[in-house]
Amino acid sequence: MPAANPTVVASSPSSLPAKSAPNKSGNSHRVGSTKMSPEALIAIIVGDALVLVLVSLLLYCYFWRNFSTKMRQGKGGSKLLETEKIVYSSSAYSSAQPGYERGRMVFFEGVKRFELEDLLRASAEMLGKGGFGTAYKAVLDDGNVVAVKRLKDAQIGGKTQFEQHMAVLGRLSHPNIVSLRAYYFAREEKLLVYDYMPNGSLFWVLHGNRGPGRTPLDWTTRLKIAAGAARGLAFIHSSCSPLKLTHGNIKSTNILLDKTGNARVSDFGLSVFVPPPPATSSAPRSCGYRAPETLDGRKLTQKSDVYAFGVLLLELLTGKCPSAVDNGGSGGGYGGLVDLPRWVQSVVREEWTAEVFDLELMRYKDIEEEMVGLLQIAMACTAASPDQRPKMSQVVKMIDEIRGVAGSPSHEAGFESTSESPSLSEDTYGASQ
Ligand SMILES: Nc1ncnc2c1ncn2[C@@H]1O[C@H](COP(=O)(O)OP(=O)(O)OP(=O)(O)O)[C@@H](O)[C@H]1O
Repeated sequence: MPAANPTVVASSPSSLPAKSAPNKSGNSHRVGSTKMSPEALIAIIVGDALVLVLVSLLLYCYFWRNFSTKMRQGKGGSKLLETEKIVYSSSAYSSAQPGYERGRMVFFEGVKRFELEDLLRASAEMLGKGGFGTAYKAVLDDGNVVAVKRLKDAQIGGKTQFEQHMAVLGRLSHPNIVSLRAYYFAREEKLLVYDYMPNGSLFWVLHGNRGPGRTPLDWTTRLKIAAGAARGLAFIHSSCSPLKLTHGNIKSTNILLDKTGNARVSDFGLSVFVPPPPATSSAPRSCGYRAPETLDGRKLTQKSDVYAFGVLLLELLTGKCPSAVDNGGSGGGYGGLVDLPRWVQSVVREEWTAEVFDLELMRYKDIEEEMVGLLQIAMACTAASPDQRPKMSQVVKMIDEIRGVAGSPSHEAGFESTSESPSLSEDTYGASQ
């Protein structure tokens, strides 16, 4: 029997002859006269089987690694982002290392206390990055869920100034605001701890997943959100009298929905640390809410908050995102982005008011009067001159009047909590309905 040809053993099945023909002595041979012994054939089969097993193993390992990473990131289950936890923890820890000033946790009234280390040990999932820093959802070992905002290189004065400002913000408590529950201050790290809002932001419920199959935000819910947000902002404006506290960053990502779908104003009082950037085309999505008198970098006031709130009402009415409206080349925007109030004014001037409203609202009956009423409030809030704008306390009353004639439950879809997570404190007061 001829010895196996090594080149044949090393070859793949595709290099085998399509057909073998018996030679004179009855042995098989390859077309082109290369001989193939049974041993060689067995060696090829075993070799190829080994390669197949190896490739399968590699593929298995690759897909398992991907799957388990997704599980950790919460995409395939409820586990939290481990990588974020490491980034978040290690950086926060660094501030507590020798050579750094050891910071301290400060808690406000009625809050279950925990140590910084508890917070650092918590599983963290990034919620998003904003102008002031990065927000995380953190689940503490005892099951409490909090939102942690890690302030980025904020222009925070000294420790005393920061602590005084936090003391003002931490005192504020109302069913329509997201309360600051605690903070951590160290030279290299500033963390703010808030109640976690499980139902996301108005931005998400209004603009997320637009398109066929999406459940639209019904009219009664929009009106309820407008009323709740107005109450929250009016409370912020009146809470520190005679000091005129401003929010400074009213926009739909800062109107959060609690577990009952109640609107809560978040992120108030932080603009003192990070002044708004100039209104250029590259400005962030908050630019569409900025009052004209603040565009040159002038100071934010309660009246500029009212303007931003008016834009928010227009957003609820039109379903359009103020910083991403297609202006059809008509100009009148911030560096190419349309100015929603001016677009609405021009449409109303042409007596095409019905064109303003979100098409998704057309399915609800008998709401025209209420929509026009809210539109009038929005236009008053976005008046060019700050003096012409109403106060937030007046806005609350006007929205309540509209809601007095509203109230057909058939408009309301209801709002279910998406999380049963316990929060740091239990609000005992009744929220705005
Ligand atoms: N307490 C909270 N509970 C639940 N989600 C939150 C909470 N705070 C913030 N978020 C969400 O985290 C994301 C990032 O928020 P963040 O406030 O850092 O940025 P932003 O609102 O986009 O911009 P800005 O910093 O200008 O306010 C947003 O989607 C926001 O809705």
